[in-house]
Amino acid sequence: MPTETPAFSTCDLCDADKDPSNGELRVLPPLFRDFGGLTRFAGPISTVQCLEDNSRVREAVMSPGEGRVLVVDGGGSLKRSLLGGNLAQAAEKNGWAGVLVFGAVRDAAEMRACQVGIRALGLIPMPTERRDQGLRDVPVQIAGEWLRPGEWLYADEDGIVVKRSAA
Ligand SMILES: O=C([O-])CC(=O)C(=O)O
Repeated sequence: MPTETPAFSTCDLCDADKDPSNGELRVLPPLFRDFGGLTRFAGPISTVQCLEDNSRVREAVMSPGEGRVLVVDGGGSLKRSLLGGNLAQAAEKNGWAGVLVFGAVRDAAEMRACQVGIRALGLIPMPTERRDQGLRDVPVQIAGEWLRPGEWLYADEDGIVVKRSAA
């Protein structure tokens, strides 16, 4: 479980690299809401790509997180929840720094009680039907920005920044 607030600021990271054309730093658009118990989190990225099926998300958060951030490309679908209170607890217990969901989540009160970062587009109470579909650790494109396994994600009160390597 991450116990220390990482020492970084997304504003400082952007101040240090104002030229987005070199691809070293990407800033996600301000689409994500904060649902976790930790607003600030950072770590190397591991990814899931899925559509309205959280089989791979469940597998990921049930396995050791080792301080990584799970980036879930749910295609932006808001019809089904890809993460809820149980999986948020698993993510906390297994040492994930955070989970970023390009899609919807549920169990707002339970997620808030978990010492893990959780960002998502919104809430929907309907769960997925798990059909064992989805991919693990592939490059994903979220809101026009590529995020690749092993790159670093930084989230704080001001936003979400991705860097090729640790700052
Ligand atoms: O199990 C699921 O599909 C998601 C969920 O509701 C939870 O994590 O509690």
